[in-house]
Amino acid sequence: MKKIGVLTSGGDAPGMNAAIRAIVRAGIYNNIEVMGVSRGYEGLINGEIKHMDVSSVADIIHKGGTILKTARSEQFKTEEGRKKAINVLEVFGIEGLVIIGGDGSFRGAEKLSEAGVKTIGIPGTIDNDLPYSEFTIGFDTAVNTVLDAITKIRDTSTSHEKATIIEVMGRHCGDIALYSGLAGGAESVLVPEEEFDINDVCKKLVQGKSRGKLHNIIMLAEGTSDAYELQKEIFERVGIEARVTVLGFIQRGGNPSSFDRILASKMGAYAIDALINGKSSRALGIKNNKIFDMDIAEALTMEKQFDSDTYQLTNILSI
Ligand SMILES: Nc1ncnc2c1ncn2[C@@H]1O[C@H](COP(=O)(O)OP(=O)(O)OP(=O)(O)O)[C@@H](O)[C@H]1O
Ligand SMILES: O=P(O)(O)OC[C@H]1O[C@](O)(CO)[C@@H](O)[C@@H]1O
Repeated sequence: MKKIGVLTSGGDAPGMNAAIRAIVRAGIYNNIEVMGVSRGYEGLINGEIKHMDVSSVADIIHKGGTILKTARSEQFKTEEGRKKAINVLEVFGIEGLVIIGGDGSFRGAEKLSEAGVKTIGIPGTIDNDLPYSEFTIGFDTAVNTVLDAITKIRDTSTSHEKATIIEVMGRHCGDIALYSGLAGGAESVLVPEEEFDINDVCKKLVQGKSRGKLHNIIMLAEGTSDAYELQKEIFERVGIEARVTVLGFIQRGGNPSSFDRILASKMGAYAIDALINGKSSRALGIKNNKIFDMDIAEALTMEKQFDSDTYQLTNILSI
């Protein structure tokens, strides 16, 4: 293998830069030329590709976002779009491609490998919604960012004796809400994986108030319920005003945590080894602190096991 490409796709995630750095540096160390593809699959189709040298990835390990930019490409979902992408790879002489992204990006990688391109997928998404891996790059940082927000909101919430609904990301996956909720001592954690009863949420609000609790934090994963609908319903039922804070893109930015930098560095180097060893259509993951690879198609058919023990714990600790 002489020349490979790297791209970031889907939503950006803190740690993506650390992964790009590791791929470029480990590639050069192994005498492989690394080409950076800008704007994910969209940039691939458009031939937005440039050679990357050692210094092109200097001073990025600590930075959020992705120096390669990212995109969601509708064109790439079509046969025609992918043909263009494959043609571009041939023109540039790129033999293998490392794709850093979420499940959608992995589906794209799978399609490319079916067409004969050697692909390796690195899980990069704050959602932690890739079932085959214990963690995805960016999740730890996002949880810490949310925790920081909870801590600040708690101050104001306590001073003003108000309840708060904090909406966090994760379209179909409640992990950010769950783990930041546990770490932040939230009273209620509402996630798409578990049906919730509005009466339980209201009961905690009323009980808390009657025993002099000054705040009440409700963590809401997007995709569970509309935050403003929830606010309205709470007010109608128990007359308590809960302030809504939607954290949005704050969760996707910022300096990656040490965990994400280490995970990204290890996975980047592992991807190079995998390509050198002739592997293709492999998804990288982490289990019991060990990086492993498995078939992308198989990884995509796995179902995410919701951490119901931790969910139960949030309920127990917030009585
Ligand atoms: N079924 C598919 N076939 C081919 N390409 C796909 C497919 N699904 C997604 N892609 C490509 O991957 C890109 C990224 O996918 P998507 O927008 O779902 O983000 P993601 O990788 O799941 O990341 P995140 O979890 O951060 O949203 C899409 O814009 C599209 O170009
Ligand atoms: O606004 P965008 O870029 O489409 O991304 C939003 C989505 O991407 C994610 O942040 C994952 O990266 C989801 O949690 C969220 O719903």
